[in-house]
Amino acid sequence: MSLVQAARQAESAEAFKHIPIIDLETVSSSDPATRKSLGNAVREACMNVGFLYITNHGISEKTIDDAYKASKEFFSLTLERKMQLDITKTSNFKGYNPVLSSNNDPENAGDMHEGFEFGWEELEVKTNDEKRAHDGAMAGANVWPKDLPNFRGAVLQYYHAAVALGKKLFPLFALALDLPENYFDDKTRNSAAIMRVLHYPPQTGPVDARVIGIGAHTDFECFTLLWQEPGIQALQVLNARKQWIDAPPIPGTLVVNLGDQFARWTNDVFKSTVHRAINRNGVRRYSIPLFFGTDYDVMLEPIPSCVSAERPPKYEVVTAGDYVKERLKATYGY
Ligand SMILES: O=C(O)CCC(=O)C(=O)O
Ligand SMILES: [Fe+2]
Repeated sequence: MSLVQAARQAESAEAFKHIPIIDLETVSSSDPATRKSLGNAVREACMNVGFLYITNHGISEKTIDDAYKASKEFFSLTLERKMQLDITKTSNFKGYNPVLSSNNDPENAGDMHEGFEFGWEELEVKTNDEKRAHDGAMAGANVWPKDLPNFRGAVLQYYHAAVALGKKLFPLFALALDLPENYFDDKTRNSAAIMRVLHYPPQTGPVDARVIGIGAHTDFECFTLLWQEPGIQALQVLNARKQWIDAPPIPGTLVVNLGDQFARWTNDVFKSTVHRAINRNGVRRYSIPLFFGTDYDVMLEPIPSCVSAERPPKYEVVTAGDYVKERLKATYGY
């Protein structure tokens, strides 16, 4: 079945109720047929749901735990200290955004979370950072808290582990699209990946429906790898019938969800699915998304097999960097 036919079938099918769990144990198998069958499972998830859980993802518990503890420590700093890293003082969307300063859903009045955002950087500290000049629209260095010695190392360690995992996923997405496994290699040379650590204060009592943890939105890049704090339900995914489906944290898994770059590239054969998070658990919640994009200079042109006479191109062609920058501007309002 062609990609376009498969997409049409998925679109007319019953709206999804469950998010599939995919075991990555065989992701690096030397047997092409084994990798292809994993690719097929990914294809189904990408066309039907746009969300999946992965097990055997290879990021160690220690790496996760260190990043989690470091982010908790960061958010426990005074607002004044965190505001020294105010994201709106940087030209490249790096740094801290306080509660209610971002807004992911234009219908809403602000997101009830605070976050800290950074991009690629080597683990070893460089005195003369080259400012990632090749990143065009998104060029520029990260900013770091000065007097929190373990924070940078812990979150960057997680970043590098997640990027290594993301690099293993791209060949699977290529297989899912009947493309050569190395199709994305020359489009993902510079790790255009943005990571955020997030803190959602609990919302109790009467809650303004226009102020929730993170308003309904799609992510901007190809896909997101999301770690959620165990034991706390907050994330929800919208299915085609406009029903919100819970996406609870499942021990040992990460969530993978597709974003707009893949939707644009595949002419919506891959779904960039709307999601939101609401923390009504009475306790704080932490999460760590890493948004994995293509290099910022890559044009988001539809893959030829995702276009046909009855499925003409849906999106204007733009560069990945310009697209992400526009969306970040809208979210952070600067
Ligand atoms: O915290 C979560 O579970 C979701 C975060 C999210 O959707 C985002 O940062 O784009
Ligand atoms: Fe998101």
